Amino acid sequence: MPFTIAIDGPAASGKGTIARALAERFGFHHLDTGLLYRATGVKGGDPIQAARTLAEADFGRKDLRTAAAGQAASRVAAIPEVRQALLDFQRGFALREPGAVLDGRDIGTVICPTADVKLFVIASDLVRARRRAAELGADVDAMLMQLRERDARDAGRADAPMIRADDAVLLDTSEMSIEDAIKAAVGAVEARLAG
Ligand SMILES: Nc1ncnc2c1ncn2[C@@H]1O[C@H](COP(=O)(O)OP(=O)(O)OP(=O)(O)O)[C@@H](O)[C@H]1O
Ligand SMILES: Nc1ccn([C@@H]2O[C@H](COP(=O)(O)O)[C@@H](O)[C@H]2O)c(=O)n1
Repeated sequence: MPFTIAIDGPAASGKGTIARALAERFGFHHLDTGLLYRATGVKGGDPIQAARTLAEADFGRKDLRTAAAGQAASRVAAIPEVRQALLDFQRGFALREPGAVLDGRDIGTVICPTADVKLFVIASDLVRARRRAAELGADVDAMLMQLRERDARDAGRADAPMIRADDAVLLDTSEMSIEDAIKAAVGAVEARLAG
């Protein structure tokens, strides 16, 4: 059986950074599931049709990491048919051998409820806004508003809301360096592998 790591949490909390590091460390595949929603959001037209017809070329766009793409993603992510259209691909990815790390909002609750390790990564709103603003060269206050708006939409939607799974390890990276956050995540995985 493949080993599955589910990483969820609010925007810019450090999920992707940790997910990439874990995948490299343990030789697992990595899927940034937010990219599926970003690609759907920026594709235009009917979002349900967009999600159903996502293709390689949709992931080559240069604007997928922008704040606008994040907002567009969170709007289409509230549509149940969009989520349904992206479900099988994510579940299939999670079955890849020898293991897979998926990061998003509903991985530990909906996509991989039986994941071997679940992490819920958080950081204070201001820390997240500062990190994302530095990354995108954007204004911190504007970023703070955008992240809060996106988090509220993601946590408040009826279908697969962003929520910590009961069995997820909470990792608050507000006061942690990237190295320390990765170390803590590696520790959680190694503990599971050992026992
Ligand atoms: N512990 C940390 N200390 C300082 N900076 C960090 C830390 N973790 C992540 N970062 C930085 O914060 C930014 C956001 O991190 P990352 O992209 O991993 O977040 P995310 O949760 O995957 O975001 P998204 O929800 O948009 O996918 C990046 O620029 C990253 O380098
Ligand atoms: N499993 C997921 C992953 C993402 N979303 C939505 O996509 C938006 C963008 O995600 P990022 O991780 O790239 O920031 C996010 O705000 C969610 O609305 C999702 O619903 N489920």
